[in-house]
Parts: sequence; structure tokens; C-alpha cells
Amino acid sequence: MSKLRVAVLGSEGRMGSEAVRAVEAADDMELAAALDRDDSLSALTASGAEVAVDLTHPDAVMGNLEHCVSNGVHAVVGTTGWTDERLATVRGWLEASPRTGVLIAPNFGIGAVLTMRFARQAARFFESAEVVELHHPNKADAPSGTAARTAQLISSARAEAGLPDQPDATSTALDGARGADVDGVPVHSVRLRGLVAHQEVLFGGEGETLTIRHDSLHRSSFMPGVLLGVRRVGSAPGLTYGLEHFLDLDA
Ligand SMILES: NC(=O)C1=CN([C@@H]2O[C@H](COP(=O)(O)OP(=O)(O)OC[C@H]3O[C@@H](n4cnc5c(N)ncnc54)[C@H](OP(=O)(O)O)[C@@H]3O)[C@@H](O)[C@H]2O)C=CC1
Ligand SMILES: O=C(O)C1=N[C@H](C(=O)O)C[C@H](O)C1
Repeated sequence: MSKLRVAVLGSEGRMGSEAVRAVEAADDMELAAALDRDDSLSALTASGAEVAVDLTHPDAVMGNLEHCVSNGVHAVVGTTGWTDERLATVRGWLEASPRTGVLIAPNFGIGAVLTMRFARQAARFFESAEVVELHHPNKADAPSGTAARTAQLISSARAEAGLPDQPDATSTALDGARGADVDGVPVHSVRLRGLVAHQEVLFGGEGETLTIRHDSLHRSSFMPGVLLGVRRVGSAPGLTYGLEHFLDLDA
């Protein structure tokens, strides 16, 4: 059986270098190209890659993805910075290339995917919810893509259940003290040397709290999800947002 030809964009970065190793170690894949900032995207198409893995920067990902989609190269995207507008733009590109698949995964870690799922399930049962994400200090964005997605899921579950806004009697505060407001859910970002990627989702109700915590202790934690995305994206044309769509979570 022929091996799946995979390109990694951002191949010299923390995640990209881990992804290069994971692809090289996978029996059913071969590394077609390893490209970083100074490489031309024409090298991607010239390499014959069937799937590109983007682990670059929010400022670079749209250009990379437009190139992939317009050349019929499937894409697995871990890079953050996604807004509704950006997602709509990608859907527009895909309309012109209907056989191409794009997976955008806010987090490839199975524990993080489950955290988001559990948070969505818990949201309607609690009056209060806040998200605390903790990462290494070299991270480019805040809040993390995972925390933003978690807050959106909590917010939409609260809205579907008809819950009112969260109680918060703060009448004076230093700027930032209550975190960023993501769809009505406060999100707090910690940047600390020694950390990799961590998140706590805090729920509170009368006389009780629930804390869901996930820790990625090494970037290898993301690689099974990256490889799953690479294997599945070619048979999922259009845009898939979230790795959970490639996992049978209800089994
Ligand atoms: N979905 C998930 O599970 C995960 C997602 N991430 C996300 O992945 C992204 C990368 O994270 P991380 O590896 O820590 O970041 P790094 O800064 O370590 O790596 C990014 C790499 O991409 C390079 N780069 C920048 N622009 C381009 C470009 N236009 N074309 C090709 N390469 C480029 C950078 O070069 P230079 O250094 O010169 O800028 C760097 O080598 C972030 O958005 C992060 O949030 C991270 C972990 C898990
Ligand atoms: O930059 C990181 O490190 C990570 N980025 C992703 C995010 O922003 O959610 C995933 C994970 O948290 C690690």
C-alpha cells in the first residue's frame, strides 16, 4: 500500500518539529516536505504532498491554507487564531475545491478534546463558569484557542438551556482582573516558564464547585491527534472544526 505523502509547515517550531518526527515514525506516511518561514509554498505543491499539517502562526495560517485548498492539498491545522470570519473565508475557498478536506483542531490532545466535551455537558447545571488556561511564555496568542473554544461551548450550552448571564457583582476592577470576556465566560491566561499547555474549567453552583483540569506535559501528547487528522482528512471533504468529529466519543 502506498504511503500518505505529508508536508509539515512550521517544521522548525516546537510543534512542527514534533510533527515531523511523528510523521517519519508512522508506517503509513512519508514526509514529503518540511517547510518553515523562509521556504516558498511552491515547494509544498512541488513535493506532491497529499496532506499539509500547519503548525505556524496565526498571521501565516490563512495564506498557507488558501494555497493548500486552491491546489487540492488536504490540510490539518493546529495553528490558532480562528474567528467566525476566518472560518467563513475557509468555507468559501472550499466551495471552489469541493473534494478538499480541511481539519482545524483547536487542540489535538485527547484529554483536551474530552475536557471541552465535559465542559459543554456540565455547563447547564451550574450558575457560574470560568476558564483558566496556563501555557509556556513563548506562546504567541492569548487566550489559547482551546480556552476560547471551551468558553464558546459553555456559552452556547448555557444559552440553549435558557440560563441567564452569570452573577458577577464586581463594581470596580483593575483592567484585566476579571479576565477576557469570551461570549460571557471569563477566560484567564497564565504564562509561566516550565509549563507546556494546561487548562482548568471551573463551575460553581449553590454549595459546590466542579473543576475539570487537563495537562499536556509534553508536545508528544498532541501527536496521536495530528496523525489521526492526517489519516482522516482526505475522506472528509469541506471544513471540519474540532478533532472530536474524527473520534467516536459516544462509543
Ligand atoms: N492544536 C493544537 O493541539 C496545538 C496548537 N498549537 C498551535 O500551533 C502553533 C505553533 O505553535 P508552536 O509550535 O508552539 O510555535 P513555534 O513558534 O515554536 O513554531 C512555529 C514555527 O512556524 C514558523 N513560521 C512562522 N511563519 C511561517 C510561515 N509563513 N510559513 C512556515 N513557517 C512559519 C516559525 O518560524 P519563526 O520562529 O521564524 O517565526 C516557527 O518555526 C500556534 O498557533 C499554537 O497555538 C500548539 C500546540 C498544540
Ligand atoms: O501554543 C500552544 O502551546 C498551544 N496552543 C493551542 C491553543 O492555543 O489552544 C493548543 C494547546 O493549548 C497548546
